[in-house]
Amino acid sequence: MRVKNLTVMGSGSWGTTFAKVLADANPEATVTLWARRDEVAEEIATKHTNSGYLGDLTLPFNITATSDAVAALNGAEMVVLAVPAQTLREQLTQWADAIPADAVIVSLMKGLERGTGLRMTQVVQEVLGTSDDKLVVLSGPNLAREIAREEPTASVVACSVTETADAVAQACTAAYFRPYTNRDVIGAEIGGIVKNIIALAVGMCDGMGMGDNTKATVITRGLAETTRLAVAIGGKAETMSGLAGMGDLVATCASSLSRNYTAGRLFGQGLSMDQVTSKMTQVAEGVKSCSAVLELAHENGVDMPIAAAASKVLDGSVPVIKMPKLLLDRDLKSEERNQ
Ligand SMILES: NC(=O)c1ccc[n+]([C@@H]2O[C@H](COP(=O)([O-])OP(=O)(O)OC[C@H]3O[C@@H](n4cnc5c(N)ncnc54)[C@H](O)[C@@H]3O)[C@@H](O)[C@H]2O)c1
Ligand SMILES: O=P(O)(O)OC[C@H](O)CO
Repeated sequence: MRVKNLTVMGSGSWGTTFAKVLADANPEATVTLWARRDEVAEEIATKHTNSGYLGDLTLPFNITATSDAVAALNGAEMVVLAVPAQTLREQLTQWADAIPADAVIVSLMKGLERGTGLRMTQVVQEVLGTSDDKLVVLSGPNLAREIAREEPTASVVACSVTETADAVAQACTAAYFRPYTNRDVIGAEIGGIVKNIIALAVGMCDGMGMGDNTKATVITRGLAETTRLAVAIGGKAETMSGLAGMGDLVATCASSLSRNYTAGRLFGQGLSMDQVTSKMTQVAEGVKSCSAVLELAHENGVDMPIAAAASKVLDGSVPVIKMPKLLLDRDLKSEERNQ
């Protein structure tokens, strides 16, 4: 995709880092970042840093920034969405008239809307009426700070229309960032949403002092329940073996850079929801998406015991110390056929 104007809505960790990827991939283009706060837009535009999220990292000079959403969206050929999932509908509703009708919309978000159980691309379709050929998900093992440091990373660009996926992949290929294409939008989104909840569960176990056997067990069985849900709602099992499934799950569950894993660790150390929330300055999507994921699973007859156990810790109905018992006191079953 030969693009001149790319816009990223959301100047947090991933929005800013992905703007850098786009700017490095398209040195002739202008990448405009929309920031909610004036001072963040001002800092990015004048000092080429976003110190609140990325320290003293210098951003490429073809990134500009504004807190005026209409100005940010003017003439955009590609609009990248990078705000917390539960805020997307409200934000999009405000931006709808300013988003160019022919723009490709790329979602970086990894959450499920509470109350509706909709994936982020479904929210985009409801609010903007975007057609499938213009709707893309980017998801994978993409811890923002590592990519900001230009450490080699791969990702998945998913769109039901191959040509669009190819074009977006082209537009975000940088020396340190390699996208693979996939037509499975549902699978890519579910992989990103559920791995946050599994990372919360792994963090809880780590926070209680458990070791690597426990971690490997929760990761592996977490992938099994993620796959069950993805397949039940139309995603592909193969996607769960790839970067947007296993890849993201492993990165998130293994990294202290992950906000979800970190939040889980704090719960595991016995902190309450209020105490964890007060310590988190960035979004940990799994905390809010967990109940919505369980509702979606229930509607589709899918068993998700790890997400269910994490949910009970999150809502305070079970003390974290009792979580392992919830997972182990279940009927024995076969590992075959992803049961
Ligand atoms: N950080 C990562 O490594 C990473 C990687 C891949 C995907 N993601 C996903 O990308 C999305 C954005 O994550 P992030 O890391 O940029 O989050 P963040 O918490 O670092 O930043 C969120 C941004 O959204 C803005 N925002 C806009 N409207 C808001 C509102 N109403 N309430 C709160 N904030 C609002 C914030 O000001 C901030 O700039 C999430 O869904 C996340 O799961 C993050
Ligand atoms: O920091 P987290 O937990 O939101 O995870 C970041 C990315 O999604 C990892 O791919």
